[in-house]
Amino acid sequence: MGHSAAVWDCRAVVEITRDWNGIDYVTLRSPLGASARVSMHGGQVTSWRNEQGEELLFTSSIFKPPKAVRGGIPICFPQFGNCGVLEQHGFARNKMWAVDINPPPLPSFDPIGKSFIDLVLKPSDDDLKAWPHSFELRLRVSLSSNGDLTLISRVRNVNGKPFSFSFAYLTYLSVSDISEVRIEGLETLDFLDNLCQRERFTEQGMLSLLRLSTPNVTAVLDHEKKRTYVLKKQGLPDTVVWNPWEKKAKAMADFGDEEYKQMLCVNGAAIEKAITLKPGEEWTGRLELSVVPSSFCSEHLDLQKGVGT
Ligand SMILES: O=P(O)(O)OC[C@H]1O[C@@H](O)[C@H](O)[C@@H](O)[C@@H]1O
Repeated sequence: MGHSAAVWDCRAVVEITRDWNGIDYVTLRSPLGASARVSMHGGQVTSWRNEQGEELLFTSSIFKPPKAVRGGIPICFPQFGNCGVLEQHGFARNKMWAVDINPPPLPSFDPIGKSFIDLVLKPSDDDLKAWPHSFELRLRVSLSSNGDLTLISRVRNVNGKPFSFSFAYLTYLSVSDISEVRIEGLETLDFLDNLCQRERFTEQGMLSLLRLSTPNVTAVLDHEKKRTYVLKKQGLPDTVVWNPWEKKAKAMADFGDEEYKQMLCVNGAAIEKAITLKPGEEWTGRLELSVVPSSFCSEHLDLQKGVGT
């Protein structure tokens, strides 16, 4: 991987760059100037910009290496939160991933007009000591010509025995002011209060919530920016909504005291029921992010519809 290798596809471009930390990043560009950046550290999308160059994902101004940057889209695997023996949200987000030069075919993906990259994570000996299940975790990050961002993850069991896991895309959306934001599509669903004892509730209005069996489309309306994020998911039955709010923001070392106002995490996730794979089986989870002017919502959004191909 050189300083800046480029692969041209006439309309879209993929560049691989090494930063001052020695970490490789892949930048995807659309012909009209949208872009996305993926880090080998965690397979984490760290930037997604629209055609005007505006950043659509939140990242904290405080970076505490060797931890990955707080923000973007960290991947939680094979555990979500602290409900298991592993570190919080599993080890995948803290590992170095590799570019997958020759990934297995992904039949549901139409490559035309898209700029995309495949990454892969395979367990190290230490990972296998902590979680003794051989797996291959693949991630395809794709930027379409209209600037939509799609993440497709595949987990394959290359173990002799079945195993179970949880998964989440911890999606840090950048918002103008958290008090100006509304979420559509999650209003009347059961949730587990993820900060407390994970009991099942049917109330509304908290800020660390695991929503169960959510519709495949969620809309996040930013009134001040007059823009709406549309999140479409597949294979990810649950949604977590998270904002640390004032007190927790102050307690987090890699987060500014006031930064909670500029972010909202809305995660496509598979948490309540763990996914179980038999030897040789593969699971796919997909998240598609787009931005539309707020006037477009919500009557035009079909909140039951899933992702296309
Ligand atoms: O600080 P971390 O490990 O990156 O986790 C961020 C947050 O992720 C959220 O999804 C959880 O609901 C929170 O409880 C958690 O604090």
